[in-house]
Amino acid sequence: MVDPANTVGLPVNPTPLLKDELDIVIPTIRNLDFLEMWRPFLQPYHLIIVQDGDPTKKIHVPEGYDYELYNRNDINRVLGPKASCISFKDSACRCFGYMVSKKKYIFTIDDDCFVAKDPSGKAVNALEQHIKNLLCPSTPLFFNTLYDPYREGADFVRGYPFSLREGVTTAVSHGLWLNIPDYDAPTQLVKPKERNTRYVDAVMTIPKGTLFPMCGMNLAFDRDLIGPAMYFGLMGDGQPIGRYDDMWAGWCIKVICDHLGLGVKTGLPYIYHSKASNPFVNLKKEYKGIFWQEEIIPFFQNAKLSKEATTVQQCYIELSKMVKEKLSSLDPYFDKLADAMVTWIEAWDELNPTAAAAANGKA
Ligand SMILES: O=c1ccn([C@@H]2O[C@H](COP(=O)(O)OP(=O)(O)O[C@H]3O[C@@H](CO)[C@H](O)[C@H]3O)[C@@H](O)[C@H]2O)c(=O)[nH]1
Ligand SMILES: [Mn+2]
Repeated sequence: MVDPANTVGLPVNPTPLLKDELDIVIPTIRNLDFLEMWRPFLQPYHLIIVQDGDPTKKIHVPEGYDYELYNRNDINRVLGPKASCISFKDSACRCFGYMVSKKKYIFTIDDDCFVAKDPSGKAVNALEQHIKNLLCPSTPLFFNTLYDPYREGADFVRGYPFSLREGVTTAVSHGLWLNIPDYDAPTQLVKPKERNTRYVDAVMTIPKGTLFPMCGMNLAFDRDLIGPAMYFGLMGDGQPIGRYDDMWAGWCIKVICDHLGLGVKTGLPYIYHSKASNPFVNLKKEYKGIFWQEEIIPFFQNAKLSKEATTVQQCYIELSKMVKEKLSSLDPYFDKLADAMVTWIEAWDELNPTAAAAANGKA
């Protein structure tokens, strides 16, 4: 036992930021040895591992990590018939981890994402940067040309309205990737050797009214503010589409964040994405999305939520009705997806009754 009187001046390990307020969600079909490299940054945090595919497969988790693991049998047990809204054989299954978490913040990362190095060669603590992004305001209403004004050594530039400098609360922090960029299959096929070596030292708020292609492999968000909208849709097994899980969620959350006055940031932190998935397999999964999105994007660009929609759940249910009404003509899949969006909210509220009651009370 160390005598407190004798610890003056000794470096005391600071408690990791948000240690007890953040869960790390990892979708996986493989052993999680990648966590060895992340140990200095992630070990203090609780993991929620969503095991996809064969539930009888044993997933190895490195010693020393505190985690809970859910396979498909667990998902079916926890959700019963509502498990139909959780995808199988697609990284979209990760959203089950968001639902069962009891923490305020979520960081989700793929198991082929490793610690990146910044241009000085320093290891990037991606989680620390996401937390910084989430804990400081966003500026969706007016673009700051010097990027993140709240960052050390930066500020609002001349001409930036003082009435807007308080910014808005940040709901989402979207990180990027060195090495294998998150390209769609056609781009992967055309540029199989392309690697991202460009480390851009910037964090930007995505302006209000602008959609963006949200990638789920290095993503953090405030679960209390936007969690119910982070549904990764119906993808993978039995579905006509895959690899649009995060894109669907990104379009939904951005419309809702804009409506509720919340911010979405992109840029730092980088992770090192080590493995390119097979472009031919990816093309089979995503080809319908490539032409559907030409209709889906205008749908989200024109989606208008009512002023009565003041909670994420209400916004999301309104959005599901619009999907059913305006996208089902594109393909019957969207009729099924709209129903799954409702099931997701019902399941979310069942597993998070206190938050649901508070949201309904607010409504
Ligand atoms: O059926 C599956 C396949 C994979 N996973 C887990 O999901 C992530 C991502 O898998 P992977 O790295 O193999 O695939 P990518 O193409 O790089 O994924 C990125 O593209 C998007 C596809 O939706 C997505 O935003 C990114 O994740 C790994 O952790 C796999 O273990 C799975 O759970 N089920
Ligand atoms: Mn990957």
